Amino acid sequence: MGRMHETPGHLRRPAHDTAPPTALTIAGSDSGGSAGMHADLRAFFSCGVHGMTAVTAVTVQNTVGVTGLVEIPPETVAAQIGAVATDIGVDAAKTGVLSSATTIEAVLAACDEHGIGRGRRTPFVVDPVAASRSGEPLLRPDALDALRDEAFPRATLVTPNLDEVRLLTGIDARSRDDLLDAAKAVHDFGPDWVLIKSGHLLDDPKCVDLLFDGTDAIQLPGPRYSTVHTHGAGDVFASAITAALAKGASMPDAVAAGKRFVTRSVEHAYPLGAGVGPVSTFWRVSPRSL
Ligand SMILES: Nc1ncnc2c1ncn2[C@@H]1O[C@H](COP(=O)(O)OP(=O)(O)O)[C@@H](O)[C@H]1O
Ligand SMILES: Cc1ncc(COP(=O)(O)O)c(N)n1
Repeated sequence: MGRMHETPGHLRRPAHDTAPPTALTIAGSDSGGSAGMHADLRAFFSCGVHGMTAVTAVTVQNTVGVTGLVEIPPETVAAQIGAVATDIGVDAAKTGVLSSATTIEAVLAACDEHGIGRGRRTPFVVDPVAASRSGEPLLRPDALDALRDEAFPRATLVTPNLDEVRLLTGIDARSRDDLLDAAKAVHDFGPDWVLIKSGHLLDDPKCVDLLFDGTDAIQLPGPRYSTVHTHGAGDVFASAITAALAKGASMPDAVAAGKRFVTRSVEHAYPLGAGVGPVSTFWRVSPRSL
């Protein structure tokens, strides 16, 4: 096998003969290209890591809504994780749509087998995606319990938005002052770190997210842009954090880098279709550079 990688003496050496860090997203696809694994891969690319996928579900989706979801067999999801972990290696992993308890069990078993998770070699970011921006549920009712009881205790970081906080804890956060109570309640489910996202506090003039490790809380201030085009914001945030973790950043540094990335992504969000457009994952690339 080694011979495949040898460069014959008469050819130029490629510019890169060392690999970039690698990140894996275990998530659903979005046919509209705005959210899910499509957004994750673009954010990984923009943040300079090699992105890989274990597809959990295929959604029929555009900027207006989600009209279909087909689950990938759990053993195929687990096999995708195994295929990339045993050959390529995973420096950090994240989850998106995990639509059933059976899928969650298969994902967690594969992660356990390959050293992905809290206290293991590979950091594991669990984004408990429950619904799309347009409101359609993206998981079965049993998946929420499995996320909370099985996935959260194995997570290095969990990243709920305020709707997900309400579903998971019953806490209805209405202002910045409520975020610490929300973070404490989610931390009790067992992850190392909790990041509460504040995008849904529409009356707040800023977007101040909160990172909590069970003892200390760190505020992550950012501006609030006046845009409806925030499809994929949470996915891009979790992916940018995962990319920074893949490069070896500490959790506070990774989350700060992710916040800077998602803020610029929202700043450059664009209208698309008749509904909610995506945040931009390529604001670092000038449209005139091609
Ligand atoms: N209008 C906005 N302007 C700037 N940042 C935003 C805006 N809306 C959301 N964000 C940021 O995007 C990230 C994702 O937040 P949120 O919308 O709460 O999550 P989700 O996409 O999972 O619903 C957070 O850092 C949040 O502060
Ligand atoms: C496949 C998939 N994964 C995740 C989301 C959540 O993203 P958003 O909350 O921005 O709709 C989505 N809509 N589709």
